[in-house]
Amino acid sequence: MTTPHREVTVAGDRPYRIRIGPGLLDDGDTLAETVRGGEAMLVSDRNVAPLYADRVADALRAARPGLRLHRHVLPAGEAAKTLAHFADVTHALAEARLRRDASVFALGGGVIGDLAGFAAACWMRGIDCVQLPTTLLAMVDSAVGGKTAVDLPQGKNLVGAFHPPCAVIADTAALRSLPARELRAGLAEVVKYGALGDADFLGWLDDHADALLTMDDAALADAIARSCAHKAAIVARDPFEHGERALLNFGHTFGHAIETEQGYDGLNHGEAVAVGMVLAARLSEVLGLAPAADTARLQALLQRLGLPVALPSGLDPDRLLAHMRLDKKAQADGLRFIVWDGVGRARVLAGVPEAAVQDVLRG
Ligand SMILES: NC(=O)c1ccc[n+]([C@@H]2O[C@H](COP(=O)([O-])OP(=O)(O)OC[C@H]3O[C@@H](n4cnc5c(N)ncnc54)[C@H](O)[C@@H]3O)[C@@H](O)[C@H]2O)c1
Ligand SMILES: O=C(O)C(=O)C[C@@H](O)[C@H](O)[C@H](O)COP(=O)(O)O
Ligand SMILES: [Zn+2]
Repeated sequence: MTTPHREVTVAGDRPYRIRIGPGLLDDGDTLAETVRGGEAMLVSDRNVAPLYADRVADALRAARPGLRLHRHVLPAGEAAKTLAHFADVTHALAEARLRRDASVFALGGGVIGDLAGFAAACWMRGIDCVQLPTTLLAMVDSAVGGKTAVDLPQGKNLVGAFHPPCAVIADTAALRSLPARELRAGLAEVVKYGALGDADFLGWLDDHADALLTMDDAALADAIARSCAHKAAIVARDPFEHGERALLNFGHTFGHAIETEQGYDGLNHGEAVAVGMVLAARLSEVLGLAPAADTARLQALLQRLGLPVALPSGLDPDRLLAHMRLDKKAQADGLRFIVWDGVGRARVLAGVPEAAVQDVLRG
């Protein structure tokens, strides 16, 4: 069975396809397309596995009779994206005695995608990984591009590797079971693509905000495909973030600092990025780069989408700044931020004075 779907290709040395459409988790031929060996490990979390793991397993076995499919289920949520759970997955791979031609299937949101992807990157120095994103955020962002990692108490994604997937298979019907808060979190990363490089897309999001919030199928499929096309183009040009790819970090220097300071138990990633994008726009204003009207427009759209736009109360600006000094974009010349010259015109700015960042954090 081949399900009708949209496709985006991520070009490069090892190109791969992103498939987007309803029913793909039941499409064994598509799921098995890149499987080379006779064994695989399905990694998922305690919310997602009961909903979808059996269906994926049945579809894979129907397409590949004899495939030895193992399963490892982790606790759900950002707090599980740790070195300890990464170690658990590697022990499960060892127990299953997976060889180099085996595949890891990462079934879940960005937490599972990042963690299982990192385990696939490290097991025997790298085995195949198929991303099966089940959150909007994972479909539009984390499953694509090959960044894998776990968090440390000291900072987000500090231990990780670039390990592009062999395929990304996004079953949009899985979004039906997604909690509303998680849908909104994914919309933050969708807005990011418009904010950083596509003013027309931001206008489209203004026009389709209600349709997206009510999960209109056509609007969601458009938003996912357009977001994936944006990310695929940037990743193809700069897979290892030597330059342009850093634009995908718009809002993340602030956002990651918030997540770290809250011990990965406060705002979720998309929410933190929403706040971070507004702060990045304010920073651009403080530096005299962009008009206040553009910050107001971004803020209004994020608020319409039900996302937070201000720092949660009680966070200490000095501690946030300390987290930012360990941001992966920081260099010997100091902090580097993704700023913008206005909607759709983001760029990397080095040597940003900490006093300007403090101004923004103190409101
Ligand atoms: N690698 C990248 O390029 C990249 C990009 C963006 C974000 N990220 C990372 O992604 C993570 C955030 O991902 P996320 O927002 O998907 O969070 P998540 O993986 O924690 O998923 C959110 C919640 O939704 C549940 N869930 C997932 N799919 C579901 C479904 N279909 N039905 C019901 N419940 C479901 C999960 O169990 C979890 O409780 C962060 O760690 C972030 O750093 C990575
Ligand atoms: O793919 C990228 O590049 C991104 O920056 C996408 C971000 O949305 C994502 O949150 C990523 O994990 C952040 O990367 P990091 O290098 O800042 O940890
Ligand atoms: Zn992100």
